[in-house]
Amino acid sequence: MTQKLTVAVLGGGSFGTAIANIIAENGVRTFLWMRDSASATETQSTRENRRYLPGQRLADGLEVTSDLTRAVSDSDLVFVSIPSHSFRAVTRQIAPLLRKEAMVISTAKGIEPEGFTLMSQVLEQELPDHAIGVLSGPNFAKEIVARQQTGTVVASESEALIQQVQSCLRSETFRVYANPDRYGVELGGALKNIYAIVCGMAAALGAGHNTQAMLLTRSLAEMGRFAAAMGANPMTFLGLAGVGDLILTCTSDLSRNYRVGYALGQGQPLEEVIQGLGQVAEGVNTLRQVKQKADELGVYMPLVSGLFAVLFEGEAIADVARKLMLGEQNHDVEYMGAD
Ligand SMILES: NC(=O)C1=CN([C@@H]2O[C@H](COP(=O)(O)OP(=O)(O)OC[C@H]3O[C@@H](n4cnc5c(N)ncnc54)[C@H](O)[C@@H]3O)[C@@H](O)[C@H]2O)C=CC1
Ligand SMILES: O=C(CO)COP(=O)(O)O
Repeated sequence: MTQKLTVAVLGGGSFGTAIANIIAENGVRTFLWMRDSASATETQSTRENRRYLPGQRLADGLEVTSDLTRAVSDSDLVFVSIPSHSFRAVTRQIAPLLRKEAMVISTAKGIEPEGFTLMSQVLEQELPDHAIGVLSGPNFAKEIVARQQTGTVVASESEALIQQVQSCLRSETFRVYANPDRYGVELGGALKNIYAIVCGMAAALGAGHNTQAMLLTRSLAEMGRFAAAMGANPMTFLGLAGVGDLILTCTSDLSRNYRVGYALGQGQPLEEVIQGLGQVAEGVNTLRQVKQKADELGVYMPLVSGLFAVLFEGEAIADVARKLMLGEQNHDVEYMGAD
C-alpha cells in the first residue's frame, strides 16, 4: 500500500464511489468528485452514497467534494468514472488543473460515436502529456463494496501507472492484474454490454441453459472477430476484461445492460426502459457504434445485427431468433477466425 499518493476519482455514481472507497480504505488520501454539490455535501456528511450505493458506509478517510480543482490539483492518480456520453467534457475540464506528472485512468466502458473512440483514446487526445490507462473487469460496484473477492485488470503502456494503480487498489478482496494491451482490455469491456442486453432479453423469454451457453460462446466468437478486424488481439478477450466480464454481465440482473434486455424481452419500449433505469447502460449506444463499424468493415456479427434489428428497426424478437438459428449454413463453422 502506498501512503504518500493522493488520488482523485471523478464521478460519484456506483463505480466511482466503489473505487474511491477501496483506495481510501487502503489508507491513501482520496477525493471523490461529484458535480452536484448537494449530493457531495450529503455523501460527505452521511458517509453514504444514498442514490447509487445505499446502505454502504464509506471509508472515514474519503473526502467527497464538488470542487474539481480541490479534487485533482494535488492528485498523482486520477480515475475518470464518468459515463462515455460526458467523459470528454469532464476530461477537458480537468486538463488545465492536473499536475504535470498526474496519471489518468478511465473506468468507463463505452464508445464515443465520433471516430469510434474508446475512452482512453479520449484521454490520449485531451491529455497528450499524461500517462494514461484503463481499469476494466468483471466488477459490479455493489459486490466490490460488499467485499466480495473481485479481480480486475489495469492496462497501460506505462509500467509506472500500472504499479501505482495496483498498489493503491490491491487488497484482500480486490486483486488487480496487469495487461499491456490497453485497446483490447478496453474494447472487451465495451463490447460485452451489447451481449448482456441480448442475454437479458433471452432470459425474459425463458431461455434455458443450452441457449445461455450458446449465446455466451457465440458472443465471444463475435467479439473476437470484431477485435481481429479492428487490429486488436482477440487473445485479450480470454482474460478477466473479456470473457470474465462477459460471463458476469450476461448472467446477472445486477447488470444494468442485462436488465435493459430483460425489460425489452418483456415487451417494454426502449425509451421507457432507459428512463426507468436511472443509471447508465452503455450497451445501447455501443450497439449503434459497433453495428456501423461492423458494416463498414464487413465483419459478420449476427447477434449485433439481430439486436439492432429489434431495438431500432422494429423487428420482432421471435423473428430475429428464428433467423439467427437458421442463418446461412456456410457460417455454421466453429473456430475462431473462420466463422
Ligand atoms: N457500476 C458498475 O458496476 C460498473 C460501471 N462501469 C462503468 O463506469 C462508468 C460509470 O458507471 P457508473 O458509475 O456505474 O454509472 P452511474 O450511472 O452509476 O453514475 C454515473 C455518474 O456520472 C455522473 N455524471 C454523468 N454526467 C456527468 C457530467 N457531465 N459531469 C459530471 N458527472 C457526470 C452522474 O452524476 C453519476 O454520478 C460507465 O461507463 C460504466 O460502464 C465499469 C465497471 C463496473
Ligand atoms: O461493467 C459492469 C460490471 O463489470 C457493469 O455492467 P452494467 O453496466 O451492465 O451494470
